[in-house]
Amino acid sequence: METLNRAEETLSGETLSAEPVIEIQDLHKSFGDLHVLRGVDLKVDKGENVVVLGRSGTGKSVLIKIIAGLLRQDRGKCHVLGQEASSLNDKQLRDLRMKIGFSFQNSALYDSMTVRENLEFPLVRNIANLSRSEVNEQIEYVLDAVGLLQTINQVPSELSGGQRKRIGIARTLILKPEIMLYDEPTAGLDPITCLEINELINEVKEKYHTSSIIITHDLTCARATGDRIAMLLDGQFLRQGTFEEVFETQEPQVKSFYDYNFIQ
Ligand SMILES: Nc1ncnc2c1ncn2[C@@H]1O[C@H](COP(=O)(O)OP(=O)(O)OP(=O)(O)O)[C@@H](O)[C@H]1O
Repeated sequence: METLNRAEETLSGETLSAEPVIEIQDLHKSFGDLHVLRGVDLKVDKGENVVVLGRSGTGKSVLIKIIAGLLRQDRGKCHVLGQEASSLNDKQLRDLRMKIGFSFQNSALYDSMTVRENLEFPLVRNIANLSRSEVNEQIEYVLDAVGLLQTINQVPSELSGGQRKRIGIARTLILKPEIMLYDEPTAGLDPITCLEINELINEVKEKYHTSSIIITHDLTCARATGDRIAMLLDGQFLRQGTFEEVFETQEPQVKSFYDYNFIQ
């Protein structure tokens, strides 16, 4: 693997050690004979957006499910906010999951509930003793943050795909996660809406001070949102670095991924 990380330096030349929120080393995961992850190494620093690229079926979703504690690795280290998810008990795992926002590909909204109810549900389920005015205030704050306060009384079927995606992100943000995991945030959206979602991902990082992993095939999204890009190939990260660093190569698999996926 070729890693192209830079050390961060202050003006006086002193090197700052970045604080990792996710540290993965030699991670393996198989399903029967299918060896999906074959020694994955990845570090995400506080406040960093890391984009994970890779062809369909390479194990990107499996990786973020392990990070979110939804799947357990066979071997290797996966430290999230300093804790090894696979060794936590149920209560500890629930507490850790509260700090991780998972934005699913299909937005995961309840069709029969209004936007307000969709946002209220995780809030009252996870945080005890909130007053009605605190609930309203938090719903309105997060809807304003994703630019959709006007949809508060609508149901998901009345929203566009891009709006549903934003509400899905709001539903995750309402619990103020430290880490955001985005699974294909721009899949199925038109190019203009994709640009808006890219902007939102960057705004979320600024407003909520989150650290994120963004899984995508969309190279425009990768370039717009990724402080660092990690390219998953054959169960390992082949290259990591800025967008330009990762794609400045004649390596045939990386070149063909770029040629087939880059649109703008
Ligand atoms: N729970 C599971 N049981 C068995 N096989 C699984 C399970 N979850 C994932 N897989 C397999 O692991 C491989 C990687 O799946 P994964 O969903 O991580 O791919 P991906 O890189 O996210 O692909 P895509 O970009 O198409 O979403 C696939 O072959 C998939 O069928």
